[in-house]
Amino acid sequence: MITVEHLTGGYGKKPIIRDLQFEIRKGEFFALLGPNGSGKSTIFKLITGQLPITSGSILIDGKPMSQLTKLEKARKVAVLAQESQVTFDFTVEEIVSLGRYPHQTGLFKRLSPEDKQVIEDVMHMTRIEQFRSFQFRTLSGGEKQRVLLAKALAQQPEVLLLDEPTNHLDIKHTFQILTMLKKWQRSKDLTIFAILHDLNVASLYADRVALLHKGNFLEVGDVNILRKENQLKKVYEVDVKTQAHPVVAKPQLLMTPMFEETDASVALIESFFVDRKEDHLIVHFTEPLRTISNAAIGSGIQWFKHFCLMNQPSAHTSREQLKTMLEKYGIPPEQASIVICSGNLNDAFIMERQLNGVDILLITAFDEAVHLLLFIDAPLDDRTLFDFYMAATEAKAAAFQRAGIPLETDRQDSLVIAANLQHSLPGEAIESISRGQIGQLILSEMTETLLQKVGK
Ligand SMILES: Nc1ncnc2c1ncn2[C@@H]1O[C@H](COP(=O)(O)OP(=O)(O)OP(=O)(O)O)[C@@H](O)[C@H]1O
Repeated sequence: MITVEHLTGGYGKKPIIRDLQFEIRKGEFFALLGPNGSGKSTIFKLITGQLPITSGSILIDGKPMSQLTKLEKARKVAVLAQESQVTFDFTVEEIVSLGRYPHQTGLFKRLSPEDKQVIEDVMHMTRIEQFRSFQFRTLSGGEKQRVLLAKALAQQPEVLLLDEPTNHLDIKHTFQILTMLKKWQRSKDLTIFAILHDLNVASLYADRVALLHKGNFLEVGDVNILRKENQLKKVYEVDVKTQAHPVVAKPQLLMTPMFEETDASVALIESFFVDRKEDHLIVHFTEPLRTISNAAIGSGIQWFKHFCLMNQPSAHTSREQLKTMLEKYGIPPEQASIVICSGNLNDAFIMERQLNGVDILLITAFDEAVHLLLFIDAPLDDRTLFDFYMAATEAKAAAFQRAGIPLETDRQDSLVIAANLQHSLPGEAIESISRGQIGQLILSEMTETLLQKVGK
């Protein structure tokens, strides 16, 4: 649709953009990413004609953009630039109506019923109908942005060029506008080229992204190129961790701050207390622990400070009610993992052990199922947590066999494994605990616990 060939340009004699080549395909959402000063706006201005090209060409459907008349261009391409160029006192509706100009015919250009319908539609989609008679200049930055987007959409373009369209918008409007653009892209085969600053937003909405670094593309591809942490670190000069979005198959990025949260090393055994009653057993830690679990609330990989084993008052108690119960105990539910256990929690086993100098706290509770909580005083990475999770599962099954108790497979067992990343231990100490050793520890402790429980 748009082909950029050997594009060179900039502001003075020294070009900012040199010999750039890329293509924006028909109907795709193409996002231009890059840090401040990398040249995004310069590329945008060269494509939109705000800056003259030093050399190279920009073709639209194979035809040089420069050869299109203003009207031809306006029928094909709409632009939402950074700085709004609205200086007159227009109302919102008047501004949106200006978008229909390229489609109006005749000597006295009047809005046709179709024009009016389009104007209504785009005002509705951008949620600005309530401002229709307001003076544009009296609107907030985010409201102005939506009005200018409505004007661009009123043009019914084939291509939409957007320079930071979500600038000034809060999360609600960012997602609303991008979702709307995405729908428009799909239903009308609209081609979108947008400069975006937020990499996570780009990952969710763009089909392809280009990563700009010092005036050159480091890579152009689908959003999976955002999984390349080293490349992002080179471009943005921050430590980036990529992870999978929990709901859609897209990467999301997390920046690691370049300062330590706390520099004090906290030992697990000195930083917890247990609150135990018949209907609940809660282990509180002073610092959050990296946790992997299948707990009823707080499953997956998370950070938690409060680990709760709780009786469920009735089978109908909802998650929200459980959280309310926690709040009554003064525990913020978002910092707590909850395992449901219908047994008497005064009977739960709490054991402190050491493995190669590393403290371990083990809690086992029973109802028809087995609930195991394992706290390890070492800064384990996620892979090791997963390894230990497997070891614990296998050891639990072996313990049942040793204790001579048949293992029913449809029990709702829980397993929580949490590591203290605040405890700075020598590398050897961490590496010295192996998956096999964790398995052995659980096997022997659990066999004993099971034998005690069945009174052997
Ligand atoms: N009008 C100008 N005259 C001279 N140099 C300019 C001008 N505008 C931008 N530059 C320079 O061109 C380079 C690229 O700027 P550009 O605005 O394209 O970056 P950008 O990636 O859009 O940055 P940002 O994310 O901060 O908007 C920068 O070094 C900038 O200083």
